[in-house]
Amino acid sequence: MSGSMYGSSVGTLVLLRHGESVWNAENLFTGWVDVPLSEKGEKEARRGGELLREAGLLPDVVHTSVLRRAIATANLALDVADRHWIPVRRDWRLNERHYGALQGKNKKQTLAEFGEDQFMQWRRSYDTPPPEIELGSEFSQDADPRYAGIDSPRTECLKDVVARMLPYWESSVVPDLRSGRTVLLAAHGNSLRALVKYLDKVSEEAIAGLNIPTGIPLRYDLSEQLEPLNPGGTYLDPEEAEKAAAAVANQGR
Ligand SMILES: O=C(O)[C@@H](CO)OP(=O)(O)O
Repeated sequence: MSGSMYGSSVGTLVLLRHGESVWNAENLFTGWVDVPLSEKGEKEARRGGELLREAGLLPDVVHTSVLRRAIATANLALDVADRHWIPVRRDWRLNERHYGALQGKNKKQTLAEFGEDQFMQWRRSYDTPPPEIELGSEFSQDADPRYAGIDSPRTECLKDVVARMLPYWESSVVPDLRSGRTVLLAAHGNSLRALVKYLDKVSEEAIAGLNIPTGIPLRYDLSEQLEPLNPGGTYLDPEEAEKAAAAVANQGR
């Protein structure tokens, strides 16, 4: 596994959840709806770039979803880290979980309407997807040209996200890591939970309690077998990450 200009060691993986979006701020289920960052989210993204720069963790390549909140976060962070020029790849397989018929709905109202058990099952159970979104409805992506040619889901549970994300991980991210690159992966709360579940071999029950904060880079050092040498990864701002993850867990309340 060597021969590249980057040498033979396995590279470093840096996960970055997009900064706060305008729908995070309004407490709405978002999924595949392509909403922009809020001002706070832009600030978080730039802070993410500062953390990368301060840690000397300079990405050689960036992978993002095809949603603007992840794309903008990567751009803002990389600009601050002076790495705006690195190669980029984008793929729908890194998208947020499709939230089905819940897309566009208020989390607090959904909790009040359906109760704690149903709400948490939709949000955090491993294999129960929300009801499917109606084709042609306001927050459906069925006519979106970026998904032409793919069998686009109408809802997803976390298990579905693991299944659609892993082929991209294997075919596109792993080769970058194998050639020794520092890889920035800018994505979403639930697509990153899917990847962390896979990397850290988190159980289906335990993954329900794992929340990823916005805008704080999470570094993974990987072995030759691509197993984490630092299980759970290392947040570049651990104190802030803990507070922010608790806030995500409490959404809807
Ligand atoms: O609305 C969403 O798409 C996600 C991420 O913001 O929400 P949750 O954390 O409730 O899964």
